[in-house]
Amino acid sequence: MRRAGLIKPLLRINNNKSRVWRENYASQVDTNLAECTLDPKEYVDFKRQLRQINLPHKDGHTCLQLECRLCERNRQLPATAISVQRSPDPGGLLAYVNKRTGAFICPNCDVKTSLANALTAYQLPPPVGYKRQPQRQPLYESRFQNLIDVTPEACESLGIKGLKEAALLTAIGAQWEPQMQLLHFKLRNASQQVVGEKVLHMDDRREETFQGSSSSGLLIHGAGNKTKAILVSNLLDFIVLATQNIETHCIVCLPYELNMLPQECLPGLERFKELVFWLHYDASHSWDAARAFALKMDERRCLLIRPTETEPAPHLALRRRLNLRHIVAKATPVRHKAITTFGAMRNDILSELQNIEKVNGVKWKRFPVLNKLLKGHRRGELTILTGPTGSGKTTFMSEYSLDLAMQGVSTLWGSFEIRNTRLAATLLRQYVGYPLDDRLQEFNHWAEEFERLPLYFMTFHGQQPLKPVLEAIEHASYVHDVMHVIIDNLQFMMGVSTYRGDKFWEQDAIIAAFRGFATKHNVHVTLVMHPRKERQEDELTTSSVFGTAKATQEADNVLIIQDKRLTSVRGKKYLQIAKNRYCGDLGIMPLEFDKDALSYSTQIQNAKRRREQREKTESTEA
Ligand SMILES: Nc1ncnc2c1ncn2[C@@H]1O[C@H](COP(=O)(O)OP(=O)(O)OP(=O)(O)O)[C@@H](O)[C@H]1O
Ligand code: FES
Repeated sequence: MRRAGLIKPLLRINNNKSRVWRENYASQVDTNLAECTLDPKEYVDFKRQLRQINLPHKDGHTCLQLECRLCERNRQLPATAISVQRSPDPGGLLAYVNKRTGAFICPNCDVKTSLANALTAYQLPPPVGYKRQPQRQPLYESRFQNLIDVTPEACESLGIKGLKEAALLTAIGAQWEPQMQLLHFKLRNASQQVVGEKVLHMDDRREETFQGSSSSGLLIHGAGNKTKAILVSNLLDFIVLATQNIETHCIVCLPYELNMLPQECLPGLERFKELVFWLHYDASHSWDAARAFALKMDERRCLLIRPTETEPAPHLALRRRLNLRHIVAKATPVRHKAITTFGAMRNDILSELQNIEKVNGVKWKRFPVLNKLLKGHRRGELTILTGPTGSGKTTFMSEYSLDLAMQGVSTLWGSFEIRNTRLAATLLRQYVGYPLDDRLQEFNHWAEEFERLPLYFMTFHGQQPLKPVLEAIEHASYVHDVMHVIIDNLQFMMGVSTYRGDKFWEQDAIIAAFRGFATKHNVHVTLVMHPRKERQEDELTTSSVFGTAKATQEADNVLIIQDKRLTSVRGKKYLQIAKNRYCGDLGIMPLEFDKDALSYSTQIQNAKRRREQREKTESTEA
């Protein structure tokens, strides 16, 4: 059942080949699975159906595991390959149902579809007209054709202390591309199919990941019977640990660093009872990544090595001759018990003090005054932005969020007032820095670049009940690792008054729900809100926010656009930081507006003036 308000990712996976393949060979199932939230009833019906056909299945950490019946392959297996029907573990070629989203993932044929569609394959007798297709291996063709064994020179150029033997790199699955000077690793899914590749460029240590459409690949080193794993975020740390021969743990390299963890990867991690996060927090937006990923992987099996001077990332620990096994042994649970002690939090606190810049959050590049006052943009907080009607709330929030998204903060917009196309056009113009309507030849170039930003848009518009909105946000934060959600604006989203009480009571309930969401999912929620009807000459204050005081009480930050241009000759427009729970600094940021770039950023405006000055001198010299 398709639900309104589905997330329409601007990002598309341009891999026509696998999509064409999937349409040919899994035509009974809708392989273009639209992002939708799981209907718990569908999941219950599905499990009831499995019991009715007496099909063994296993409730895993994040997925239900069962024999795949989407195609003929399981039927082609000799009876012995499929375990006796009553055994607790499913046998044969396994498929996985994600318990949060209901995505049905078959790694054997690299297919993903919705639960409702997969159910058809488990009904006895199969519905009239339903036929299974012969399945063939998904082809992932590597884009690197000249791969050879790692050479001693390549091993040397890695510069890892004590790693002299190139054979060790080959033993962990590395290959060498001599022309492009890069180390190459295959990414495999839960059934060991090669579905992608990850490379390390030796010149600048840059990493790139290439995947087919399912993005289910992981890089895992270690025996298949190990039930513990250390998760690292980059290839250098993977190589350091995989060549240490740590007997107790497999070593797993995440496919997209700390930017995101596709749900399709989770089946590949199902076999581990313990996951130790030993991450390298190289970008400020990734500080909370371990907690976000642990929420996705079932926190109960997750341990964390908090980065401190004595417990840095693996490649740094090796360089400082620290004992890697001791560091792994000191990993602590991600989730604190209900009651905790200072001793249990001690390492957290030390780690935060030694990484205070990252704990402060992501800095804006366009608004240095905001960094001075708010210190940065942090996950798990609730921000309210208000200001007079037409004062530029949406325009400002658009540039504020674009600045963060350009630094890797995965952002979900809920634009209930203006259409997504108009919002995206504003974002694109702020990204480019000038209007494209008279430079249409440049559009494709900028659109290609813009599309790579982690920006997602809810397809809700106008007034909406809270429940489907929260469901869509929860789904996006799970599937797309969203870190920042913007609701613009709250009054527009409300409106469907399901209560006969006054609107303020309803608004308080909605704000409490967003407050709870921000805290529970560690996502920054920004609510754009209208002010109460006030006289124009009065300065807005935190009590000007529409509704009761609950909004500003619950909020961590309150930002107010003050527009004095309308009430006095020398009046200015500025953003007031009226509340700042994190570090308390209050103050104002002048808002000079550049109509061309739709930008409030003095940085952008100064750069534009310099560019125009340069073009002017060049044209006079010419
Ligand atoms: N400082 C400014 N000077 C001139 N025009 C501006 C300024 N800020 C925004 N605008 C323009 O004013 C229009 C309204 O801006 P915007 O929609 O961001 O205001 P808003 O506060 O979100 O409005 P609403 O209260 O209806 O949500 C836009 O076309 C925007 O480009
Ligand atoms: S689709 Fe699952 S085994 Fe082929």
